[in-house]
Amino acid sequence: MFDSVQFILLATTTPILVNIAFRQPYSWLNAILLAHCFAILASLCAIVNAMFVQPFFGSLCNLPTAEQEAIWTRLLKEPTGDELAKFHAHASTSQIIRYFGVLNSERLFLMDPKDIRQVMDSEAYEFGRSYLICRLLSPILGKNSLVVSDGADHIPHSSGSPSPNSAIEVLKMFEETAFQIASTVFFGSTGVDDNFALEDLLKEFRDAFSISSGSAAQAEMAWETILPSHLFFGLISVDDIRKTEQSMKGIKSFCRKQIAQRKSEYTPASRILPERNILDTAIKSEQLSDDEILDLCTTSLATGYKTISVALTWAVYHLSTRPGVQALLRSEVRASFPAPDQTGAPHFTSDLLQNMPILTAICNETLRFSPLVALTYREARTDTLLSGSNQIVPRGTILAISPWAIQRSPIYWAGGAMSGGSSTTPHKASPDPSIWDMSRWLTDKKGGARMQCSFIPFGRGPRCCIAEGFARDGMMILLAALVGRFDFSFQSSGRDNNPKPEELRVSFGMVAKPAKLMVRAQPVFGW
Ligand code: HEM
Repeated sequence: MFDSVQFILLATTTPILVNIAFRQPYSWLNAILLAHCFAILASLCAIVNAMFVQPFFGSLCNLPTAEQEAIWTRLLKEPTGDELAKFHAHASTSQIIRYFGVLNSERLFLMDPKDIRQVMDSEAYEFGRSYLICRLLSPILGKNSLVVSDGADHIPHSSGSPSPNSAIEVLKMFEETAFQIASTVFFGSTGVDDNFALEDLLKEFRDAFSISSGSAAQAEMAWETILPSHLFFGLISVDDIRKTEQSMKGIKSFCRKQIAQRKSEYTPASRILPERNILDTAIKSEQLSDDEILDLCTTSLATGYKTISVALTWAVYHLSTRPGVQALLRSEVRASFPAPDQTGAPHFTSDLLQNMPILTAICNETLRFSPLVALTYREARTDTLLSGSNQIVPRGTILAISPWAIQRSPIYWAGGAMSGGSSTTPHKASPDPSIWDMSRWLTDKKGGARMQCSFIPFGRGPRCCIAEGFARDGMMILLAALVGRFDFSFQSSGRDNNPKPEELRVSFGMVAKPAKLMVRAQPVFGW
């Protein structure tokens, strides 16, 4: 929502500033005010251009355009993953669809596989990331499954169920486990001093990112594609921003203390010690400043715990309504992992994951059907010819790619009816891609993917997720630990315990997640 105070300020101060700025005699104050006037006018021009000029007179206005609601109902909204999937379903194979996001600004929704490969992969150098950070992080995130195993062993055993009969909000429970793992990956298992409760840090993160979900945050992200966020408008209310700033201060001061302490312990002799956490790796590299390490710290912790916990929540969401599949998984887990013992030795290890087809199929299907990153944007940095659709896109065009739409589409996946294409006959061999069905991965290792870019839950090309291996192992091990010990069932007020539509609502924020998932976790004994 617009912050009304900021809006009134802008509306009242602009004429005053213009008046003062042009008054004689000229002084430095006038110059500053004049600069402000230009900034405001430039912003207004950018808005008018994005809202009224580009959509109707721009060079892309001849492209097929998605049918959307009336402009005033979607002025501050970006379409969700579901809406993009609908645009996709109505289009034919080799097409680009034009649609409008926040403030009616123009976007091109890419659906042609060649275009997607070009933008995410072969010409992605235009959108490169910091290679130094990747080089530092990849050894840690690539093979640190022991840390995840430690985390899995923190999940309560059957005897100490979180709440055996009442429903629990699973995302909250999973966030705690995932946060424990993320903080171990960053600080090391002995890194965090004992007096500090990790729950406090997690609470700060939850407060800090509470504004990052929901449509306001999504609109804010999209808004920044038109205007720099520090300009006068803000879609998120001032109170929320203050709360976030307060929490970020707490997080940063904690991380700064950790960095200073670890640096003070660092001696040339420690260079030869093998490091197994991000903080030691960053310090040892001697290539990052304290501020860069701090950024790395907050990003790794936030991304680490948020993503894995949401991926697990999606898996439990799909399993809770499928008791048969859950039972199959439980048998596989119990047959593959040794029963937990009292020695405290890591019980879940990633080498055991290699031969678990049901677990692999469930995780793949969850990542296919419910990708966390439902929509990602790229911006054309130069006038570019998209080779698949043979379309020239001018510099500055925002290109949208939606794993949510692609991964449910019969154009990209066998099974279901191909809409818009020549064939309308369902492909019998594979299940319909518009429903969750893990069996597609049991009969075909590729799950029925028709193309190289059909399955992109971790992105693709140089900007893909740097933590894919770690996140996959984390998701698999934690899901195995959970389903081995608990039976999850959907807690619904609907008839026959069938979920009501509002209970299945998806929140499309920074990550797509079930809006609120309440499930019953019943301990299952005998393991
Ligand atoms: C199931 C879990 C995860 C999923 C589904 C996931 C998905 C993704 C996707 C799709 C992208 C690319 C976005 C784009 O193309 O615009 C991405 C980027 C990234 N991910 Fe993940 N991620 C997961 C877990 C993690 C974890 C645990 C970390 C770190 C500890 C992480 C760190 C990153 C970083 C740093 C990038 C940015 C890469 C860049 O733009 O240069 N991710 N992730």
